[in-house]
Amino acid sequence: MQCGSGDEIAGSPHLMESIPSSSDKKTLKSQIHTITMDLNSTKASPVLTDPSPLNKSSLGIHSSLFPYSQSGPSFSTSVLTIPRKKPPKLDDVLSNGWLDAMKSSSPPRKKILKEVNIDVSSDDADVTYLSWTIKYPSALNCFQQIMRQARNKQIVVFLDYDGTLSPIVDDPDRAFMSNEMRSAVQNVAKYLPTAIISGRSRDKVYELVGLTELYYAGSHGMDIMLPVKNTLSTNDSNCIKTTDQQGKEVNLFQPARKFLSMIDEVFRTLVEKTKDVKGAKVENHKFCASVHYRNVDENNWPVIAQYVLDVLKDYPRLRLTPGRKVLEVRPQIDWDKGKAVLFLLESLGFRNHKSVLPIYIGDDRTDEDAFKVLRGKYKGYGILVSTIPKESNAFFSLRDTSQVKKFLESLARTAENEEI
Ligand SMILES: O=P(O)(O)OC[C@H]1O[C@H](O[C@H]2O[C@H](CO)[C@@H](O)[C@H](O)[C@H]2O)[C@H](O)[C@@H](O)[C@@H]1O
Repeated sequence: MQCGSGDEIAGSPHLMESIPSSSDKKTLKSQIHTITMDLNSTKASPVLTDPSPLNKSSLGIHSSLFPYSQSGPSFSTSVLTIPRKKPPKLDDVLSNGWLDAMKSSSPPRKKILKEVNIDVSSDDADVTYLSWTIKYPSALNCFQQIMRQARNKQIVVFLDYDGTLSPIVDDPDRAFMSNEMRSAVQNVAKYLPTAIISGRSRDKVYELVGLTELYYAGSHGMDIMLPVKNTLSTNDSNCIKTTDQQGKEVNLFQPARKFLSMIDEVFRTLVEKTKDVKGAKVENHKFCASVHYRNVDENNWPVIAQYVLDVLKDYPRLRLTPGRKVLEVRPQIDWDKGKAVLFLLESLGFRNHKSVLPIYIGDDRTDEDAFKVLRGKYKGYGILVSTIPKESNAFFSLRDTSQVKKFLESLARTAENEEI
């Protein structure tokens, strides 16, 4: 399958026509037609959309959803097996749709297709995926077109970590990237400014990536390290001078600085609250805290959600956002990965949007903020990493981390040969 042969890029009306080779086209069209018919009959879509309580535009829950309604359906507590503690009231979780959001986060592909009544044979799944790539074409298939758009422009690369550079695994402490992936990132960074923007703490993601030549933003962009000469405004109270791991003077931009002790307190409360829930894990990411439920029995997910919501009631200046089998508690500030991308571009001197092509690769809901920003004045490209069809603000797609590696390798090769 090709992206197209002209200079038009994805999203243009020409794309639909240019994707499949002519022999594939008929078959694909008829397969898509069949799927559409199937879906019409089941009134469902194979494309994952964010269920309530997520607001699709902000991808976060707003404080306006609190205080919680007490009117949700009742929930049988007989399935709950939390020892010693009185089970929490589950109304908040159910009435605000948090349970649905938790269930839909990172579901296995087979489960999704089954839920929408699609026969889960791998052929059908492939066709569903293929039809989705009409809207979100493969960044590998479209590589030449992307490079054409980059002509006479500076490419700036942004990379998410979990699910993008390292595959999703059960234990967040064991989400290591392969040496091959590390080399691919390192080679890209030799030629193109490259930044990692992660939900993890900056220190943690630096420890996992281990490359000094990159820029790092941790805590969903709320902790950005920059060389002193680059920083936008050093008299901003959110900006402090420090030294990096090599003893070099750097600036830290931390727009949620005043939440530091609050997050630490919430982290400790969450650890205490969830300590009896088997499989629950809480991480402190400095400016946000993550409550993982990937390894928690599904019957106990409502309990986890309710514990988190209960803790949040005492902290109206914090909000909750869902990630991949994780609930993230973060400050209610107007800052996200999208804002961090703009801040980095401007701080690093790439203010002239006409001469820069930012590319952002990510897999998570929090990356959607960055994808959306790139669609703005920079006209950059968001690339969603996903094995399953889902709605996104991204322009392109890659199926998994191995495709991310291939894309980065091609990018480094092209930059090395000065073809961009
Ligand atoms: O922005 P990212 O770099 O993608 O970080 C997002 C979250 O990633 C980690 O959790 C996710 O990956 C884990 C390891 O594969 C997996 O076990 C977990 O279920 C996923 O949610 C990290 O632990 C979180 O704190 C980050 O917020």
